[in-house]
Amino acid sequence: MTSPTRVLVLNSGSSSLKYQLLDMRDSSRLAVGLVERIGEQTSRLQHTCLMSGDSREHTGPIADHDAALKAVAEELGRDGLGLDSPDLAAIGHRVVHGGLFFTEPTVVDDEVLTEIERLIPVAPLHNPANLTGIRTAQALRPDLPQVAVFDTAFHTTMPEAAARYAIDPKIADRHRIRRYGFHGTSHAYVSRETARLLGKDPAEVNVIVLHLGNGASASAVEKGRCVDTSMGLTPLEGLVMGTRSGDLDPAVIFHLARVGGMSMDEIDTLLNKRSGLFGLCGDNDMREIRRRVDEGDEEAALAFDIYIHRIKKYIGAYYAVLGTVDAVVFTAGVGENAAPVREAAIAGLTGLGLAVDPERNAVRGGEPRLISPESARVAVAVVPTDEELEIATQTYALVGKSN
Ligand SMILES: Nc1ncnc2c1ncn2[C@@H]1O[C@H](COP(=O)(O)OP(=O)(O)O)[C@@H](O)[C@H]1O
Ligand SMILES: CC(=O)OP(=O)(O)O
Ligand SMILES: [Mg+2]
Repeated sequence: MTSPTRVLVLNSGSSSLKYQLLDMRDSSRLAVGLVERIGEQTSRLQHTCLMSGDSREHTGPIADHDAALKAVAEELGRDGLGLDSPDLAAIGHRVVHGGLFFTEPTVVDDEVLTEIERLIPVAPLHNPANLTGIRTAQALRPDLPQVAVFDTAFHTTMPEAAARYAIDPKIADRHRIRRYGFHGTSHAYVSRETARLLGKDPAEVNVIVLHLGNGASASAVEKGRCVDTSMGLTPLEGLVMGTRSGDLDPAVIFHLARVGGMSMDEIDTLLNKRSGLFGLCGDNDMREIRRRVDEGDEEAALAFDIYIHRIKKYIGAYYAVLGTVDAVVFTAGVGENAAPVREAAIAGLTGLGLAVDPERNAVRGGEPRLISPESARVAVAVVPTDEELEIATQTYALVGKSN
């Protein structure tokens, strides 16, 4: 019998489940889909079978990630791609927080589950959903290897000077407080693809990666290794995000508690779910914000300016961390699609050798591309991320060895 070659990838967010089924013989996609607004009355499942070209959509309440995955399994089954298929080699799961414990993709066992569970307090929006995804997948296919691929893994190479906060190390160690960083699968994939775009080996280039999605983070990648990143103990630090504040003076929290009379839970919800672009202007979708800016909406314009100002600060900071930079690269939903964000973030940085060519920046498409002028000293690029492909590749590499 030939070995199974398919990998199902699950990327569970706090209220969504993205999935892809890939055939690893040629990394082709067989099915892709998304369940959104899990836990609400208006949940929506969008499923596309790329073999038949058939797309289906369902709306209606899906209570939790367990129900979401079961609905996905049913859709896959209707296309003859069900989880019971003997062609399935493994299921790869994105797990957001792996602490320092996990530096590589890992086959899930009870010990691994316990460790992911222990990290819930530092990834409260993400790890619980990731765990449910793994447990439901295990129940559906107990015989199949489940592989966890951690957002934090790529960042474990950071030097202590970047990873440590300036607090008493005894307290930090006792509570395992340090910069872990997230979106690592994306930063790894995108920095590697950027080197390829430049026609170089990853070990030859220094890259600043700006992952601008709903969650957003920047990283400094030196010769293929991460040396700094903007997210910290949790995915709250750093850039302005869809609903998260990113950097602020930690004393804001004391002030809100002591003077504002807010509880810790209220402050947590404020900073994680009601801040960022949404907190500033009531919208967290960059398309809507740009539409409002173009109509002269001042609130949206200020939110946009704050968002851009923070990105600029990180470009400058990571330029200094790296010393020399070969490329600044934009990725994820906003980075890949929002030309005005890229233009504004790079504007005024000619002193750093950075510029954007308006015509190149206006090009749309799914291919990695340069948006800097021909003569630029440092490349500016758009490189679409593909966390699912990277997770599938890492998963298959791990289980392929034992097949
Ligand atoms: N055409 C577009 N123009 C501007 N922003 C866009 C566009 N398409 C998507 N986005 C932005 O991308 C965000 C989602 O990014 P994505 O990387 O898919 O996020 P996540 O994986 O964190 O859910 C949306 O909230 C929206 O702000
Ligand atoms: C870690 C993180 O912020 O992930 P996401 O962007 O999927 O919310
Ligand atoms: Mg994402």
